[in-house]
Amino acid sequence: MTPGARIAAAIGVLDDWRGGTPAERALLRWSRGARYAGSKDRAAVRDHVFDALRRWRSACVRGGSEGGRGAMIGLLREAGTEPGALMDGNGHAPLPPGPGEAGRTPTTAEARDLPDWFQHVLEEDRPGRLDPIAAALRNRAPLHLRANLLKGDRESAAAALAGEGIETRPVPGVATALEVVAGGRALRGSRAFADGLVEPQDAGSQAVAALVPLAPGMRVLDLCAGGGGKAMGMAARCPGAAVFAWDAAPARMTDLPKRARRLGAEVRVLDQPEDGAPFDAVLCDSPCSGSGTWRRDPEGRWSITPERLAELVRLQGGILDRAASLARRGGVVVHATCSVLRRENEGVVEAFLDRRRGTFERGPSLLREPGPEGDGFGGAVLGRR
Ligand SMILES: C[S@@+](CC[C@H](N)C(=O)[O-])C[C@H]1O[C@@H](n2cnc3c(N)ncnc32)[C@H](O)[C@@H]1O
Repeated sequence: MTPGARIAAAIGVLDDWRGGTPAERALLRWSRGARYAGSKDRAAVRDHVFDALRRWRSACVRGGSEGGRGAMIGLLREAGTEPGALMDGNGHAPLPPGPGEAGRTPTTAEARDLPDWFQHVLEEDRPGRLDPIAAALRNRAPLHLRANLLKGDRESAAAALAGEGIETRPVPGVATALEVVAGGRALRGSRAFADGLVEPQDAGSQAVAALVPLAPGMRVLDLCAGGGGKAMGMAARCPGAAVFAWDAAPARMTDLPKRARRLGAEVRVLDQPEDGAPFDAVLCDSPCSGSGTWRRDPEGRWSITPERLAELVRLQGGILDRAASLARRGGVVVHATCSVLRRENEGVVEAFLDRRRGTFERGPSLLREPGPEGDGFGGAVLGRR
């Protein structure tokens, strides 16, 4: 495909997304009908689509219309490329921008590429941090890996990857995290991956899971396990601990046993979390706005509403209460989200401690903003007295 044809394909996918189809499904739909597209074409169209979703608001303003075409024109303009150079109408390329597509410079609020109401929430929750967080969320996320301690260490994993042309560097402050700096597209086909030396996982996600205190003999529950990334990380960090997983949507854990086998990790999936209680530690990686990870999941910022955010905060409180009943005395409950908002992190913890009136106490906590060293995450350890 020519560069112009890739842009035309991205415009089609973006318009499908705008019509209500999730971006991944819209990409799949296009991809199924595009047998002529090679793997580089597919990757390029995907990159265009996700770049446009990260910058949708400002790109549409720059491109002079709200839609896939406006967004792609705007993205090219922001990158300093004259859109007509690629959108020249030749072959399968879109037509050049017309007189009605002059666009304009976005306002400061538009240029943050977040809904206005969310900008107010972020400013209220993290005074002074709106601009740096919004700026980070406009860019692509780095590709991070977790070195699997069951099969070696970070250095041996990096050396094995380098031998296959995948260059990495350690992520500061997170003992198991590597950032892929070159050759990332070869990862899934690499020997190092097949042998389970590494697992793709953001450094922020690794850091928040590392908050859970582990020791041999402990029983640990990942109560919102999803695909099981954090459960498998805990199993690797402390093979002598028994790690259990549960999720309200069991289908999300379908691939967990297969992934765990590749990594050599032992994680037991429970039918009900109460089946394995009491636990020494319960991790609640609760559903959240995802605001710390909107680089990876850029649709999230456009679909969240104030009502949904309030509902998530209530849900997080309910999950913590359930976790509290599953933890033994002297054990811990860990609240974690991939949100940067105070109301989804410290706010939920404070409300929980108020409800529990002296039966839980604060332990270590962290808050990470999205940046080169990982996605935004919040985590807090709560000790049961
Ligand atoms: C942020 S994701 C978890 C990601 C996962 N821990 C990982 O590291 O890949 C939140 C998960 O919580 C699950 N969930 C939603 N409501 C829940 C509830 N009431 N109790 C337990 N899990 C719930 C969702 O199905 C989702 O898989």
